[in-house]
Amino acid sequence: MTATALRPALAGRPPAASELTLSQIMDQHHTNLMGTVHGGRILNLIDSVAGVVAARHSDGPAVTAAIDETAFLQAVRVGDVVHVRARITWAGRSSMEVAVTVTADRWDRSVPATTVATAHLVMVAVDDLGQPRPIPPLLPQTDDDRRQYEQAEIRRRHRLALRRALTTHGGTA
Ligand SMILES: CCCCCCCCCCCCCCCC(=O)SCCNC(=O)CCNC(=O)[C@H](O)C(C)(C)COP(=O)(O)OP(=O)(O)OC[C@H]1O[C@@H](n2cnc3c(N)ncnc32)[C@H](O)[C@@H]1OP(=O)(O)O
Repeated sequence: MTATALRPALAGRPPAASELTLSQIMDQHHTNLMGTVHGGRILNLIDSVAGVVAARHSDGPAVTAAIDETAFLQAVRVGDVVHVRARITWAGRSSMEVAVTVTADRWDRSVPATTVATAHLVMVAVDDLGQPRPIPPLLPQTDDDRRQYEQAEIRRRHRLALRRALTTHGGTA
């Protein structure tokens, strides 16, 4: 009998069990040369919150394998409060897709939040040696969960096909 066969199956979890929204006020330390908030700062928040959500789902550390489909939709300004919401949309053997939506409103006024960025990340749960480790399955609960799961499967097929194609053609620069 193999080690895998001996390992008990991990109990599935719904996306809602690990989802998280982190809010932060943007200040002058976050700006680029044009005076708006640096895209790298927003990406850093996206990556961190996705990492926390992946760790919650998988009960341990997870590393970023890919960040794709990132869109910066509107500039973020000093004094904006950004809300970074992350949710698992798909889980495989060791990898998870995390969808992140960033909205912003003002620190001193009650205005509706607008969406300023969106991203999808692939996070891989790793063991003490940095090797991929098994994770619980994702159990979509709502129609929206199921729709997101199906869309995530399409993105995964595309990612893996692109990776295979680029490897076949000698890899990327
Ligand atoms: C002020 C407030 C601030 C908040 C403050 C919070 C602080 C608290 C934050 C804590 C959260 C930090 C979160 C940051 C996390 C990093 O920044 S990590 C640093 C950057 N990332 C890295 O260094 C990763 C480097 N890469 C690697 O180590 C390896 O390539 C990996 C990712 C472990 C994969 O290893 P591998 O041997 O290639 O594994 P392989 O068996 O081929 O693939 C494993 C799985 O990954 C999938 N996969 C691998 N690569 C890809 C890819 N490119 N695309 C799609 N799928 C892939 C495979 O399909 C497979 O999926 P499953 O079928 O198992 O589900």
